[in-house]
Parts: sequence; structure tokens; C-alpha cells
Amino acid sequence: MRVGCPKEIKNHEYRVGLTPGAVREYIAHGHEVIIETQAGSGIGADDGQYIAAGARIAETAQEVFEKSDMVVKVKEPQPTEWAQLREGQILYTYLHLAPDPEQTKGLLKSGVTAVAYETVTDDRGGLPLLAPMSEVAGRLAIQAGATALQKANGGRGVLLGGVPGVLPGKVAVVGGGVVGLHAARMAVGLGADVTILDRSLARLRQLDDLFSGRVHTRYSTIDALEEEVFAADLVIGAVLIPGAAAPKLVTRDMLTGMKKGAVIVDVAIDQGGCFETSHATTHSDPTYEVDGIVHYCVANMPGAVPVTSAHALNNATLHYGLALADRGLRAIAEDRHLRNGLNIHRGRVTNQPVAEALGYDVTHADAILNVA
Ligand SMILES: NC(=O)C1=CN([C@@H]2O[C@H](COP(=O)(O)OP(=O)(O)OC[C@H]3O[C@@H](n4cnc5c(N)ncnc54)[C@H](O)[C@@H]3O)[C@@H](O)[C@H]2O)C=CC1
Ligand SMILES: CC(=O)C(=O)O
Ligand SMILES: [Mg+2]
Repeated sequence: MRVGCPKEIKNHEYRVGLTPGAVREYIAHGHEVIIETQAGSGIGADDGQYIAAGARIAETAQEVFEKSDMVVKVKEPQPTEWAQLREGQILYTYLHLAPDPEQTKGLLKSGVTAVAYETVTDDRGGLPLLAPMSEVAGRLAIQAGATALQKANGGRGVLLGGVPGVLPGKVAVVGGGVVGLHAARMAVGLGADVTILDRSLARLRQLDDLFSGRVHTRYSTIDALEEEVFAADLVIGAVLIPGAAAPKLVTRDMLTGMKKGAVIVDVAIDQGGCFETSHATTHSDPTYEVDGIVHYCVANMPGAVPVTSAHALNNATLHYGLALADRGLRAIAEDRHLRNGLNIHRGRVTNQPVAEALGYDVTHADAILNVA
């Protein structure tokens, strides 16, 4: 198969879909790889490294889209990109379709077969292609929140770790999955007073064990959520219902009960956000204020640390990327975890939560992947 990787064009997105190391693996499997010139510049990988790994360099993204049987990316395709996709081509990238009707329309119109990293599953009930970026974003959320809490940045002027004789800042982490765990790790490391809320008691038990009492865990009722959000200096939004739009857990009304200058980092913004007042921002203008509360809602947080993120992402995407390149649609038909990743196929929505969020009929992948 001919596998192509364009340069990412989302605001301040420096990751790349294929690292030179990943290219070498595709070449070893007998595939051709085309990389857009400078696609790896954000991680310090120049065209020479890609050529040494066996890739051919394309001068334009257009050439990559035109000539590839499978396009491997990081972020959801932007309008100029979805216009270049076509039927018979596989797109392998993050999509986050539930809160994004325009992109969904664009992909449906193109006829492309789109596998979304964030809905591929594993045997342990996890999301293995989302997890590494959730690790990065969870850890970054505390750095971003701590910075936003500084007075000159609009925050209330609290140092998360406090100092001897002054209490530390309070951090509430809403959703104790991968993002929540890694955010809590960083906040604990800084010496903050951390509470994790979740709707899964089993998960709260695990977290209690992991942190040996160093964090508080709380079952997330409306009461508990209100109490923790009102008391917090920093709130991290980290809930997920896979594929679906994030539930709006913190309403605009609740903001009035919060401390002025408190900070919200809504990591779940890529699925629409779990605060009613969240809207997506970019790395060039990451924060805004509503009712005295600073909001940080960057939808591609890991793009800020591309050297770490691109390698972590490629570690996770390589296995299924090779399966798709080796076996095409058959790989999707034969592996239920990859089938869970299929969101769009030849003009139909194949993921139930996406279909429900956007009002489409769902077509189950098994019914249309006729590859016998
Ligand atoms: N902004 C960005 O750059 C990035 C955003 N993300 C996003 O972060 C979000 C979280 O991802 P992960 O931690 O990997 O998901 P996860 O599936 O590991 O964890 C989600 C947690 O939310 C909990 N939850 C679900 N509904 C809840 C509710 N009503 N109240 C309290 N807890 C609830 C679940 O029990 C689970 O423990 C996702 O939307 C993901 O796409 C991930 C990476 C980067
Ligand atoms: C998961 C996601 O949206 C990101 O890594 O940008
Ligand atoms: Mg996004």
C-alpha cells in the first residue's frame, strides 16, 4: 500500500503522524511511504531522516493526498484537507466527530473510510490510541493551570504547592481516567491538595490505592461536584464517554459559586467540553474569562510538546497502522477493536455515539465491510 503523511496544519500543531522510526517499520512491511516536505520539522526530524528511513518526500500536501491509499495524520482533517480525501482511501487520525458536524459532513461527502484513533479499543476496556495523548494532556493540564493561576495571567494568584506556613492550592479533577490520573500525579508532585471525582467507584478504589491516601477521591454527585468546584483554585475537566459529546457537568450558574480568578482547564474540550461555558481555544490564544473564571480549552494540548507527544503517539498507532496497510479493509473487518475505531465509511456513519450526537442513522461496520 502507499501510505502518506502530510504536515499538520492546525494552529500550533507540531506533531507528525509518522516519525522516521515508524516509516522504517512500514517500509520493512513492504509499503511505500510519502511524506510532505518538512512534515517532521516540529519534532526535529528533517527530510533527510525520512529519506534515510525509506520515504519519498512530496513537495505539497496535495501530492500526498492524491497519491496515498492511506493517509496517516494526528489531528482531525481541516476543511482544505477533507476536500482532498476520496472514496477507497483510508484516513487514520484523531477525528472527535461528535461535537463537529461540519467535519462529519465533509468526511461523509468525501466517501473516505475514516478510522478515529480515539475510539479504537483494547481487551482491557481501554482506548489505547487515545491513552498516550491523555497522559500528555493530563500532565500538561497542571502546568497550564498553574501558569493561568498567576495574577498577571488573570488568575487568583495562588501557588499550587503553597509554602511552609501557607496552605497549598486546591485542585479538583473531574473524571479520574487517564487524563485525571496524570493530572493528579503532577498536582500531587507540586504539593497541591487534590480531589478526584468520578462516577466509577471501581476507578475511585483503584486511584485511592495508587495514591496511598495522597489524594481525596469523591463519587461525583451534583452536590459533591458543586462543593469541590466551589472550593477549588484549579478545576481539570477530564470526563469521557467514548465517541460521545462530553456531558456538561459544570453549568454557567455554578461559575458564580467559584472563587474569582479560579482556573478551569477543560481537557475534554476535544469532545465538546464538560463545562457549559467552554469553547475551543488555540495555543496562540489559549485562555478567556467568563464571570471571573479563567478558562483554558486548547483542543490539541499535546501539540505543545511535540517531541514527547509524536513519539508517544506513534508507539501506540503503529500496530494498527501496519495492520491497515497490510490488510486494508480486511483488517477492520477482522478485528473488533479496529472496527470500533471506524467512524465513517463510504458516506455512512458507523459509530453509534457519533451518530446519536449528530442525528445520523448508524450503519454497523459488520454490515458494510464486505471484504470476503
Ligand atoms: N484537549 C486535548 O488536547 C486532549 C483531550 N483529551 C480528552 O480528554 C478526555 C478524557 O480522556 P481520558 O482520560 O483518556 O478518558 P478515560 O476514558 O480514561 O477517562 C474518563 C473518565 O471519566 C469518567 N466519567 C464519565 N462520565 C463521568 C461523569 N458524569 N462524572 C464523573 N466522571 C465521569 C469515567 O468513569 C472515566 O474514569 C477525552 O475527551 C479525551 O479526548 C485527551 C488528550 C488530549
Ligand atoms: C487527543 C487529542 O485531541 C490530541 O492529542 O490532540
Ligand atoms: Mg480536536
